[in-house]
Amino acid sequence: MGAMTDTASASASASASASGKIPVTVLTGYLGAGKTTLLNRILTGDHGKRYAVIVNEFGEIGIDNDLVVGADEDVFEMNNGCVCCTVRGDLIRVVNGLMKRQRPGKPAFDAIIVETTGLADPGPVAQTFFVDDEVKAKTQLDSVTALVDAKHVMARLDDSKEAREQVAFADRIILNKTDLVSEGELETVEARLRALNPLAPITRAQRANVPLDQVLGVHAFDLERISEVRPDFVNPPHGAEGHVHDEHCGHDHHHHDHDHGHEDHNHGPRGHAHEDDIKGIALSLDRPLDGQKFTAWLDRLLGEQGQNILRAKGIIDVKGEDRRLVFQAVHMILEGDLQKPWGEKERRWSRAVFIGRDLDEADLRAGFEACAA
Ligand SMILES: Nc1nc2c(ncn2[C@@H]2O[C@H](COP(=O)(O)OP(=O)(O)OP(=O)(O)O)[C@@H](O)[C@H]2O)c(=O)[nH]1
Repeated sequence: MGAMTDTASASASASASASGKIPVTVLTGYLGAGKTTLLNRILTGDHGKRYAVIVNEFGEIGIDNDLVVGADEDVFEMNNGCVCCTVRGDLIRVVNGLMKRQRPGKPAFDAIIVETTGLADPGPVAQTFFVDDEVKAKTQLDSVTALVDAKHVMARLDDSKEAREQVAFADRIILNKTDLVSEGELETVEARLRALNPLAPITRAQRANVPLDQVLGVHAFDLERISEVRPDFVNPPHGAEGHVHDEHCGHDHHHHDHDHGHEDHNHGPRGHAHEDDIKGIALSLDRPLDGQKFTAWLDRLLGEQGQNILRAKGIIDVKGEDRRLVFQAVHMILEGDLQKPWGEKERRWSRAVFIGRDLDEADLRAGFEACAA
């Protein structure tokens, strides 16, 4: 699942509680909803707090990690993550490792933020903070906050169980990307969100510009309420540590077997799929790409297949350009810009991930590679 970086950060209200336990905020939300945008906002805030951040990876090629501000140092990766099963064990290890770090006289961090993968049910991640004794003794789940993409969420609530679970499970909902829809649409979305989760306050946002004290240090995680939604929350039926098989997990494993076939339950770079028709395709190339060819290819691809492409992102080595080209897409909405220069000793390579339905991997790979300069 993730990468950890101990970047300094965040809001004044969010520090170790009176109990001495470190507060943990879990960020959830469907692919492309704005989780990383919020995380970067937190990490660049002016508050003098020190945050440990645990983020997802899409797969072995590690894009997300590079998109988090300040993630250059002290990065600790776990890429094998299917949140519904293996990750809980990994998360316990990471959190325990974090808790062993010290600043003089106090823990190394004021709080921990976990960004879950966009295809995840946040339940098992939240569970981690209640089932492992060591973790339970030292941390306190502060809130599960769901980011929602105002433009795309209605379709996702129709077709994705994970999207519904993320909303239903949240203590707070950030209705993001309000710039992309009308007031009327916003009201329709809010009514739908409230029907799924009547208790969580909904905050509208653009570029995740919520006041940080609405996200951090809010003491919002309500175990009693969550236990009503999911009675097995603190007492998983198959109890084995780090590997909870609840009714959801069993269901998902079935799909994984379908998707991965012979991968021996190893969720590799391609197959991190929780819904049987969704798959992630990771592409990479160690030669520079022609910037114009690449942009034209991406535009055409999103134009033709944007309906099926839930999410795409990548870091591209463009020939003749010292800076890396970073692109992001959610369906047909594409953003790209040239970001920091490649380091002198850094491996220069192009990486991209496409997550969607009915994607033709061979075709994508051929199109990508044809952009080589
Ligand atoms: N128009 C618009 N775009 C936004 C807003 N917030 C984020 N974005 C863009 O939406 C895309 C996805 O944002 P991220 O923050 O990477 O989303 P994410 O939830 O971390 O995505 P995954 O990690 O892939 O699940 C990026 O291109 C953002 O720049 C917003 O309020 N309005």
